[in-house]
Amino acid sequence: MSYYKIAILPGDGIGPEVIKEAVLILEEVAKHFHHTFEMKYGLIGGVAVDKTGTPLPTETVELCKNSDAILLGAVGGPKWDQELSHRRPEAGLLGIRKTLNLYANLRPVTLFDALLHTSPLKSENVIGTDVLIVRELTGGIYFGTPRERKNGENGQEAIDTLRYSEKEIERILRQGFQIAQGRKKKLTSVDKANVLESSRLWREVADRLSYDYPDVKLEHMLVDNVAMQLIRNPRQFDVIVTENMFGDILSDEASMLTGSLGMLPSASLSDTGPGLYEPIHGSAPDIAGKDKANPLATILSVAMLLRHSLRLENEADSIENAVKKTLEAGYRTGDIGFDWERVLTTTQMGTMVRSYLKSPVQNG
Ligand SMILES: NC(=O)c1ccc[n+]([C@@H]2O[C@H](COP(=O)([O-])OP(=O)(O)OC[C@H]3O[C@@H](n4cnc5c(N)ncnc54)[C@H](O)[C@@H]3O)[C@@H](O)[C@H]2O)c1
Ligand SMILES: CC(C)[C@H](C(=O)O)[C@@H](O)C(=O)O
Ligand SMILES: [Mg+2]
Repeated sequence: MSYYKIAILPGDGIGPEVIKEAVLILEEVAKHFHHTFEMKYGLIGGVAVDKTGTPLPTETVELCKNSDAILLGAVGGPKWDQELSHRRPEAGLLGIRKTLNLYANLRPVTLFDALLHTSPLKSENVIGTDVLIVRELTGGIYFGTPRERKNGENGQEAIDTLRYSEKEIERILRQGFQIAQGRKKKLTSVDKANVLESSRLWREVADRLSYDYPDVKLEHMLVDNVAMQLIRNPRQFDVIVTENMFGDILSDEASMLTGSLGMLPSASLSDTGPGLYEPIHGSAPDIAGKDKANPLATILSVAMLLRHSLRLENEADSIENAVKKTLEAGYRTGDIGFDWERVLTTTQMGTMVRSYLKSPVQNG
């Protein structure tokens, strides 16, 4: 029996809906495997702006720092579109990533066999898709300064800055190499080195580091080509490592290989301190409040949390297995079930996954 502290940050839109199902899964795991998960809730995003005036209250940061892991839903929505940039919900998410130094964002793109025909691509092209996108999460154009508006000769000018230090590049690339060592030993480093100076530095560092990982085959690929290759032949990839914005865009694209954006979990990790786990999708304002969202990305994020932060491998496996069984039994939410006669609500999908969760005794 073990005791763990988990911070729960539901956020906005469908965030609270998918988090509710994920928390019920955690409670089920606690029961079956005899753990205690102390779950404390915190505010982040638009809901935090409304209640405290800031998207990342100090109490939330303290809660996260004092937890073993963090589970987050999603932030943002049209209600806050007119907010000043430091009061935008997204600033809360970027703030917690930066504050906790969560520079390594793992986004596994794994197609469940049961969803083979849900992917918009031809089955023979996507079958067996298993790619891990390693996205740099605390640098690049998201955080570079100067970042400002000013008056120029042709009206207002807006400036964003894409800046990377060698140290930032090296630490994320090392993550990529090490993760590849535990998989099929192929690392695709994605950049735009034909245009960007930051990408040229990125490529130099990757080449230098590759001598430390002789068992890993390193290849460089330009980001526009990767966007195309992911659709043409995703199985050529094992681990993809890339900078912040390329990783954001490529992971939404890659999610469709698995059938839906609602299927992709993520882990955001630092070298020390708690990891943060969240679906890669957003607050989905178009379906919020309708009990329609697919909770599987968040439920699979719980599995990542158990595996990476709490080192509970069997418990993580049991969740992934329950999701697999649920899909094999033909249960679908609307995003992965457009041809299905009966589509489940968010709540029903969560209930179904819980029913397939087995205790270690039952597994044995
Ligand atoms: N990590 C995050 O919190 C995060 C991520 C992305 C976007 N956002 C924010 O979310 C808001 C909406 O952004 P957007 O509409 O561009 O992206 P989105 O990811 O919220 O939604 C894109 C589309 O995918 C669908 N979708 C997303 N998740 C789904 C799920 N679990 N099940 C079924 N369908 C799902 C939505 O209905 C929508 O049609 C914005 O404020 C954005 O900044 C937050
Ligand atoms: C909401 C936004 C800031 C965020 C990002 O761009 O990192 C989201 O798109 C994501 O992928 O987690
Ligand atoms: Mg994104």
